[in-house]
Amino acid sequence: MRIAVLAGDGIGPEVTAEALRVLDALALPQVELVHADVGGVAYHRHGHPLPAATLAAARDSDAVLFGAVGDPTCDALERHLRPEQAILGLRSELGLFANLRPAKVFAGLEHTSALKPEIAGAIDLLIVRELNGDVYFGEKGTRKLADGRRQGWDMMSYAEDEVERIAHVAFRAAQGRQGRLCSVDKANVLETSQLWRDVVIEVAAQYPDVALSHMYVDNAAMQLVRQPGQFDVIVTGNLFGDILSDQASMCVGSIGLLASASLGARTTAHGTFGLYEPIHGSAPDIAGKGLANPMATILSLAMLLRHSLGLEDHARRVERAVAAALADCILGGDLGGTHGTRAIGDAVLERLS
Ligand SMILES: NC(=O)C1=CN([C@@H]2O[C@H](COP(=O)(O)OP(=O)(O)OC[C@H]3O[C@@H](n4cnc5c(N)ncnc54)[C@H](O)[C@@H]3O)[C@@H](O)[C@H]2O)C=CC1
Ligand SMILES: CC(C)CC(=O)C(=O)O
Ligand SMILES: [Mg+2]
Repeated sequence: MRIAVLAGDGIGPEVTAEALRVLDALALPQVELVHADVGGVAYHRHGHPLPAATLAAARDSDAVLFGAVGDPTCDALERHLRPEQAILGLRSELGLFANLRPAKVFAGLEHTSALKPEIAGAIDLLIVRELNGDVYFGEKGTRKLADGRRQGWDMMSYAEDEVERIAHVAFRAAQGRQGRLCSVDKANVLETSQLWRDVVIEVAAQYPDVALSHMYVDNAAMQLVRQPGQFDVIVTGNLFGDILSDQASMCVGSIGLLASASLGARTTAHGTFGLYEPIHGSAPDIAGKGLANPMATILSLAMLLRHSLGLEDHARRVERAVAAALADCILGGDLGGTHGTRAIGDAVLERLS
């Protein structure tokens, strides 16, 4: 089993290092690691944020463990050379269209949420975000209007097969959970969303055991704060899912806690090929200071063990260790605590057995 490790920029290498210490402690003899440059670091070393060798390393693996990309020194570059293009490129080149972002309050952490403890305590939801379409991948540009003003534009679109395949992922996920799926869109305004809604309703006919509801994204943002316990599985497009998942992280307690799996159709010997990353970015404001919370990346590793390597027992072991560390008040600065990146990694390692 081969894992491509793409640590990337900013806090990416710091949080990835802790996840790799956890992986090392699991002592899985069959796992081989391949490291490759991605993002700003790859641009500086190789002239491109997603070098061909990095893409090949990802392709030749069973799974990718990804840190984060984003480097302020690259802000002035043309868009196709910016570090963020690397993660978009990996997602599209590898056909990773389904992004799973679970959000659950850990026992004992209810008080660290931005919400009242009794509201936060009810959070146990999964955001299924479409990852290969929407405005992120539509045609875009900046043009001069007839009156001389500059106009930026990004095309929002979804083809019905793109909606169908993510809807199937979401319905199946709901079947394995509480059987409730909420499709989030903006169908009162957007054609793209109306098509999205129509297709989700068509797919629903194949899942009579799942209760489907629809919600406009502005209301969903509000409901996530008002009563997040009402959600089981949320399925939504790329842009809305990106925003709602950062919001959900604060309902849980911190963006340093939310993991993700990006999956497609390709299978491995023991599961599904996927890319696993924390939902946060490279956090330049705290990079290099040993302050980043590595738990989201460690939990992403657990998802990798589960979905791509078929190692459910090891995945649970890692998740239990993170939960135990949190229950023992091992909290990073993002959660109001004083533990740094390494100390959090140590605490998880101590609780692995
Ligand atoms: N998948 C990826 O690689 C992503 C990359 N980015 C990129 O990252 C760069 C920074 O973006 P931002 O908007 O600042 O988002 P960000 O997620 O990097 O940071 C937002 C805020 O959360 C904090 N934070 C993030 N992760 C944390 C952690 N593990 N522990 C403690 N605090 C944490 C940061 O310090 C910052 O104050 C940009 O270049 C952006 O494009 C942003 C999101 C995802
Ligand atoms: C470069 C961004 C699209 C990455 C991001 O914010 C995300 O996937 O959550
Ligand atoms: Mg995001």
